[in-house]
Amino acid sequence: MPVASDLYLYQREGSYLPRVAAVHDLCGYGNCSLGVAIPVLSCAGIDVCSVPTSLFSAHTKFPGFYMLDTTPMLGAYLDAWRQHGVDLDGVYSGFLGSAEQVAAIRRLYDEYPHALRIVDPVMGDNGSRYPTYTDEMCEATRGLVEGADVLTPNLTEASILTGIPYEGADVDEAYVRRMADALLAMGAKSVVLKGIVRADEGVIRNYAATAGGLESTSDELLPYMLHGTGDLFASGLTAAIYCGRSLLDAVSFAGTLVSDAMAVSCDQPGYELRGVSFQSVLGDVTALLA
Ligand SMILES: Nc1ncnc2c1ncn2[C@@H]1O[C@H](COP(=O)(O)OP(=O)(O)O)[C@@H](O)[C@H]1O
Ligand SMILES: Cc1ncc(COP(=O)(O)O)c(C=O)c1O
Repeated sequence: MPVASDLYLYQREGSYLPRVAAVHDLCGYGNCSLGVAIPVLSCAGIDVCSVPTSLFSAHTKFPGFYMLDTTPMLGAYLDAWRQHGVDLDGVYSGFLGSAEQVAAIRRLYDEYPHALRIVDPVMGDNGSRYPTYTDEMCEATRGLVEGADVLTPNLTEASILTGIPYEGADVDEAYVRRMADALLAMGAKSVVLKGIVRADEGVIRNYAATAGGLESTSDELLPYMLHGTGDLFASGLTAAIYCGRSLLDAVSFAGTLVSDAMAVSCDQPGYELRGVSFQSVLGDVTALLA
């Protein structure tokens, strides 16, 4: 029986630069979302086609952030893409501005049926939802599970999607397997469950699950949590997949990328809010092409 590590999702050919729609917010201050996805994917030789879901003055952990929801312009934006004859090899979605934006993602799936669907179902962390995420948005996000080629929830998001109660980050493999099986049963083709902490071992694990099996990779657990790590992880994973890595290799690459970037973050003033220092690891992403 095949295991998760056998899954190669993308075959890269020659000097071709794959085009991937990045459907995320743009955040002015605090490293996350498009501010991370654009440089990371570009370093992997991906032609990033941005679909901004909202504009933020700073990410939502800052008190008193300003947000502009871009939902009203998305229809005309994608109409113009159609007129330009834009083609896509992938749709990589993350933080959304409204429940209706799920329809824009579905439209991309309909117009580009051959595109890989990478869904980061950004909704919350540490057992709580992000402040802009309503019940309606979580319900709409649930609709993106079916047909996702790769779904990358943290345990909070997996709990919201499945209805299985959140039990913290230090959970055993039976719990991870239950979450992963529930998401596969909902129609995801592969699931990457992030951020499982094993405090007694001093590591943080990421699990890759497919119908064929469940496998994990681990990195040293650093003694702080930062903002934007989920975005850097999913962007690093996407970069590695489009450089022809297997699912498990891509998970391993993304986990190490984040922990290496986090190690640099703690030297920056105000690092607790500024987010993960992805700038320090862009060379590792470029090296995927070697
Ligand atoms: N304290 C940490 N030490 C080492 N790696 C970490 C740490 N926090 C996050 N990571 C890495 O970043 C990944 C994504 O972070 P996580 O916080 O789970 O995402 P999210 O922002 O979506 O909640 C983790 O799965 C892990 O690989
Ligand atoms: C505006 C914004 N974008 C993206 C994110 C996702 O961040 P992370 O990578 O930590 O999941 C957040 C999380 O709070 C956010 O506030």
